[in-house]
Amino acid sequence: MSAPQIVLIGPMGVGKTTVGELLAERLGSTFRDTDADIVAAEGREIAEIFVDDGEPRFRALERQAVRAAVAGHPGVLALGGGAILDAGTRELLAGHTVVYLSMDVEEAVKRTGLNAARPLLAVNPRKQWRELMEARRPLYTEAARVVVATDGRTPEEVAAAVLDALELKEA
Ligand SMILES: Nc1ncnc2c1ncn2[C@@H]1O[C@H](COP(=O)(O)OP(=O)(O)O)[C@@H](O)[C@H]1O
Ligand SMILES: O=C(O)C1=C[C@@H](OP(=O)(O)O)[C@@H](O)[C@H](O)C1
Ligand SMILES: [Mg+2]
Repeated sequence: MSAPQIVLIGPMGVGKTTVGELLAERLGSTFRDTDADIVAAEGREIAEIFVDDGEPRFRALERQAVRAAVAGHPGVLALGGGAILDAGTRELLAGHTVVYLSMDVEEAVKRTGLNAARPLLAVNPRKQWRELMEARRPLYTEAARVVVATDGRTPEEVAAAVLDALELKEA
């Protein structure tokens, strides 16, 4: 059992899953995503868990998934965007190589603006994003060892910037 090489946090749509897969490939290691772990364990989609059981139950399942992954996954790990809202999950991240992938509000609106599948963002997305970023930014910053901005960068460029920031060499 060993700790993940990299744990990715940041808002939804910032690229944690996409960049995490690229990083695992470049490091010759494996990728794991706590959202996927939760879906596999529960046999239900994330949206279904939110609707049927509520957000507090989802955060508890997410805490269990993070606990298992930080203890047993030696590669690259991506968390869900709201994982850091839970104090217990934040404690589990202490001492790990946590990278905060950031984007500004305009980039978030641009990336998710045309996606009507997110009810949270359906009305006045810019205002919703601003509030979400203001609430979560201090938690992301506190939990992370380094911050990597993704604005105007391709996933490949973001992955390269993460490796640079952590002084990790490709396999
Ligand atoms: N750097 C980027 N620039 C533009 N689009 C991106 C970038 N990174 C990810 N995306 C796109 O944004 C969407 C969400 O990416 P994803 O990796 O699922 O984010 P997260 O896991 O952080 O929610 C995907 O469609 C992905 O292709
Ligand atoms: O920001 C959030 O609260 C959430 C982000 C999602 O993960 P991604 O950040 O990978 O989209 C997923 O965990 C769930 O829908 C809740
Ligand atoms: Mg994801």
